[in-house]
Amino acid sequence: MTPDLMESMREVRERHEARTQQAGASGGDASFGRLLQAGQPDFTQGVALYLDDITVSFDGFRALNKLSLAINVGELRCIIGPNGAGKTTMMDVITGKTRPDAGRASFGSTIDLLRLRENDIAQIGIGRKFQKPTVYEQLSVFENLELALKADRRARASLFHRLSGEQLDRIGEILQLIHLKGEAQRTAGLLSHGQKQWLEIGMLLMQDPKLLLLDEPVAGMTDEETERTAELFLSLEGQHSLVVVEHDMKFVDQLTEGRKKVTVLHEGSVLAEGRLSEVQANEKVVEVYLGR
Ligand SMILES: Nc1ncnc2c1ncn2[C@@H]1O[C@H](COP(=O)(O)OP(=O)(O)OP(=O)(O)O)[C@@H](O)[C@H]1O
Repeated sequence: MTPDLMESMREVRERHEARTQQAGASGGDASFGRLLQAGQPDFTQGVALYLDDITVSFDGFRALNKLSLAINVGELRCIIGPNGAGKTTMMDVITGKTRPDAGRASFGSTIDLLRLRENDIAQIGIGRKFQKPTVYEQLSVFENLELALKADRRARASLFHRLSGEQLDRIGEILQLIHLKGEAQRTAGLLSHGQKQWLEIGMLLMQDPKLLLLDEPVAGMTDEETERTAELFLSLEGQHSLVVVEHDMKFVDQLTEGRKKVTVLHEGSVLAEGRLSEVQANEKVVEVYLGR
């Protein structure tokens, strides 16, 4: 290591330690309630998303019941659970669609998600993919990606301008990633179901989200499409945090590669966490899935 590099690493470490001490001195939990810099999530503590004791009630029924969950930076986490377990409600809370009755939610260690509106949450780097693909059917694959790029606040200035070389390169990269390079000029409405799902994921990626929430992304896909989607998600892991809600256990198995943590939700709380093989062998999990 060169002396210059050692010096800059020392500076980064000192700044991080100073920040941590400051947080401690303010007397509260370092992770919550302080917007250090609006719109600037802090990921230096390694946490991308933190839910703490989140409760959501609908007419007295608890869809989420003191749900606590942490997702690390770059982590790919699969969330499974029987129908009605609260998976969609959890995504709704993270994206600001539903306000919880109680609990705390942070993006990185500093951004209090419960203070932000849905639009702001999308802009700070949380992308959500709903189960049904929602692409602009009349537009080409390329135009869909171009539109997604221009919907990004940071690119607003160029809304009425031609794409820069950098932006064209970015679209090219995403096309490659989502296996649609050969379909760039094709009308999106003519794509297969799986290809539409990839396009929508590509549109989210154009905005370079730090956290991606994916609701049953392979529902309705062929086996081959499912396998390619697993490859795509595995290639995104590390650069993005991914939360994948899924019922397809074969897909979950592909994504977790026998070692990653899976979370099982039931009645609005975490019932179990561990490797897929472990949770599948867990008696409580078997019981809720079989409805005994
Ligand atoms: N707006 C609402 N009003 C009343 N009850 C609701 C509402 N939204 C969700 N619920 C209830 O909350 C519970 C959790 O629902 P949620 O959709 O979050 O579960 P889920 O795990 O996503 O289920 P699935 O796997 O079937 O999509 C369910 O019992 C559901 O009926």
